[in-house]
Amino acid sequence: MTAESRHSSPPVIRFTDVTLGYDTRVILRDLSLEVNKGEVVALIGGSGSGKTTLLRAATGQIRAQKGTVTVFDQDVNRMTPQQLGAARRRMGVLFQQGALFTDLSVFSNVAFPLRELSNDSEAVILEKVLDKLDQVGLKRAAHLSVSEISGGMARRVALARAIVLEPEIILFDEPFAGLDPISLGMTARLIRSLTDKLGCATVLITHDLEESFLIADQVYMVGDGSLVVSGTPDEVRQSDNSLARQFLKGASSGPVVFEYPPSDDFDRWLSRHREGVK
Ligand SMILES: Nc1ncnc2c1ncn2[C@@H]1O[C@H](COP(=O)(O)OP(=O)(O)OP(=O)(O)O)[C@@H](O)[C@H]1O
Repeated sequence: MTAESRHSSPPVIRFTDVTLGYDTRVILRDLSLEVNKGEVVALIGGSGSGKTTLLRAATGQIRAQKGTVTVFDQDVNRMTPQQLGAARRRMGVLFQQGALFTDLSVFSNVAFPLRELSNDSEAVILEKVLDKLDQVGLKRAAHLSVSEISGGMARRVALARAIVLEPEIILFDEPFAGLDPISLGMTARLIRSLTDKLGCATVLITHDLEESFLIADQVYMVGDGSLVVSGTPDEVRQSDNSLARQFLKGASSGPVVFEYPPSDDFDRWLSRHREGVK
């Protein structure tokens, strides 16, 4: 998508001179940012600098103490609970504690939003879930129970669940946490390609500058209670701001397999499941 077409419609998320905090405590002051359709925006900053707080303001979980937050061109502070609910259904959110249902299979976890919020038949759900699991390299882990997968795999399942409804905004809090270097790189590229494919607006909180700078259109860095630097990854990279420089670190790599391997168990599970949804 070109910059021109990207900005032909209003930003999907816009913060204008926003101050955020809890009760009387201010966490971030006078911050402005925007996220456009088709863009990946990386939010970076030290631990406790207010990144998750920003995401909470975008979902209407907390209200701005000052300034305006608009989502889908509507002022979050003025939305009725119904309007807020409707806006949230257009968002996919993957919070740090985006826990999976441990008593359900990988497949059922990803199918959950479709079963709750769509009228899709089980046959359609099967194909959609397998497609999303395939995109995170876990199609052949669909039959496993959550207790049988690693923490990093669980993150990828949670990612598949966050995108299964093909949302217009995707908010990721630390999507790379707990991933090995190969999975991390693939997840970053996946986030970019999903954003391009779905044409959605993506915001990701991350400490991993190397990977996020490869895929982000815009980077916002918060620290010391306000916005420190913003711009394209190159602009932020070239910033002489000491906080920004402190975050830059090298990427590592290792011979780690991303794709979950084929197995007879998976094949049997899939044919049983396909029979069941006919
Ligand atoms: N519900 C809450 N009530 C009061 N204070 C909170 C609440 N949630 C977060 N805070 C405080 O707000 C500040 C910012 O927290 P936030 O979770 O937004 O930081 P963060 O940048 O996402 O951190 P991290 O990278 O460690 O996840 C912290 O000092 C935290 O203690």
